[in-house]
Amino acid sequence: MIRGRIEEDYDKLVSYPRRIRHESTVGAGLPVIASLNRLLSSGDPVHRIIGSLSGTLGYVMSEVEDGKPLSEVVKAAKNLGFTEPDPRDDLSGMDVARKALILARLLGRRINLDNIKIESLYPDEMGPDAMSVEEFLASGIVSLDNDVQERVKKALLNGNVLRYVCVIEGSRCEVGIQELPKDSPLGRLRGSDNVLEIYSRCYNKQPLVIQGAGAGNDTTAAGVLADILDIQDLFP
Ligand SMILES: NC(=O)C1=CN([C@@H]2O[C@H](COP(=O)(O)OP(=O)(O)OC[C@H]3O[C@@H](n4cnc5c(N)ncnc54)[C@H](OP(=O)(O)O)[C@@H]3O)[C@@H](O)[C@H]2O)C=CC1
Ligand SMILES: N[C@@H](CC=O)C(=O)O
Repeated sequence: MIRGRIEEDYDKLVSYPRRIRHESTVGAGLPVIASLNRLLSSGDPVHRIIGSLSGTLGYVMSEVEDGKPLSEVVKAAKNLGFTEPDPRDDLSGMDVARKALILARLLGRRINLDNIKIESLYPDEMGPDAMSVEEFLASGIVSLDNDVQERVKKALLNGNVLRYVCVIEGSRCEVGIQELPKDSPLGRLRGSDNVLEIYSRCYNKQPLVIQGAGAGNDTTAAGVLADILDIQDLFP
């Protein structure tokens, strides 16, 4: 019953895409939601989205590829303002899953987080119920360094790299690590950039690609400010 009401309220909210703005909830300041809304409102059905939606995990995956330990790289990502206040929200895949959920719902999928397959980069024993953020960063995460390096080396031997991606297609919505060719848009990703490939009727063989900084205080704040200015223009 409550779920029914929530769904009704949600439908009402998103039926005013020009007035309801939440651009920075996916891809920080990148025009991800605006672009999707433009495609959808012009009647161009979107059938597949694949992308790297985490500035933190994009940065982490490209840095560990250069041989740096996961534990050091995650601390650096936190200092650079890319991670959530608890970086385990990023490493658990939960931050990406939330973004995937936002996009899937914009495409009309009536799903919840429970319907998303999520790969976590740390075990349950290192979760927020078991240790504080400080403990995790000081001692927990170090024990993951070797495993991650092994996975990176294995992928490199195949000429591939590891990227943490989200895939939304048909009833499928999942987030996790994939081994991808080094020489592909996702494989070439460096730093905190996000890359999103959107496939629709108009963008069928060649996807619409959106790429740029997907985390960081400046770009996120710019996304919020641009939403405010756009809305202000609606009420002259
Ligand atoms: N950083 C990024 O790149 C992006 C962030 N976001 C989202 O923006 C939000 C903020 O992220 P970010 O700025 O990085 O996080 P920070 O940890 O840097 O900032 C969070 C701020 O919120 C304050 N805060 C936390 N809880 C409360 C509360 N209950 N009442 C009032 N203030 C509170 C904190 O205050 P105090 O320091 O006193 O605890 C802190 O100033 C998050 O939801 C994040 O997902 C979205 C896109 C990109
Ligand atoms: N922690 C997030 C910040 C933006 O949503 C990320 O790393 O992308």
